[in-house]
Amino acid sequence: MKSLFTQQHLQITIERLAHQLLENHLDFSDTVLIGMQPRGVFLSDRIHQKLKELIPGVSIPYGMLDITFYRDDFNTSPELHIAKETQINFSLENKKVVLIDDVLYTGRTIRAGLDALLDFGRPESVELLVLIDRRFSRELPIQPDYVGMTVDSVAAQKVKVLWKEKDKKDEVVMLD
Ligand SMILES: O=P(O)(O)OC[C@H]1O[C@H](OP(=O)(O)OP(=O)(O)O)[C@H](O)[C@@H]1O
Ligand SMILES: O=c1cc[nH]c(=O)[nH]1
Repeated sequence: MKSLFTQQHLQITIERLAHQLLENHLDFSDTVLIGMQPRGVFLSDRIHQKLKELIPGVSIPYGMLDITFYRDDFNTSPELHIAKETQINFSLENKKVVLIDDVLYTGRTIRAGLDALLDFGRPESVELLVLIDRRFSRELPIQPDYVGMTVDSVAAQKVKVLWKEKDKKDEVVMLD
């Protein structure tokens, strides 16, 4: 197991990602944040909190999206997929959506996310923010707009993002 990100590095990177969002979205007047269940939500919580600190008084609509029923292997995978909660209490019609997940690998989770989002309206645009981009691993033409760290890896490896809230510490590790 190799450590890719310490807690301090993670914190600095999340701050950078929040600033990059601010640079592109300025007053966030038509922008909404959507965290991908289950593990992208830990990142989106942090980004949302950081933006609140950077632009106090501005309320950014924030939701969580579960893609279980939109997976392309939902009917074929032998694994049991347990759905988490989707909580989007606003319309996405004409909004600038920032979709947030911890790891981008094949792109299939985000493909499902794009499908699931449409139940909530037709966004003006959708951007993708990820903490880890495992490059050269894509099975679909999906690329991130904001990246914490790009990682070279082989299929046998797995990148795991650990979160204090769930895993008792903040760290990103590569499992061989
Ligand atoms: O780009 P992809 O190949 O879809 O992988 C990315 C997804 O994998 C992880 O989730 P999880 O471990 O729940 O998904 P998995 O079981 O499909 O790896 C991670 O939190 C991302 O959502
Ligand atoms: O490395 C990977 C691949 C898919 N999902 C993860 O969380 N990590």
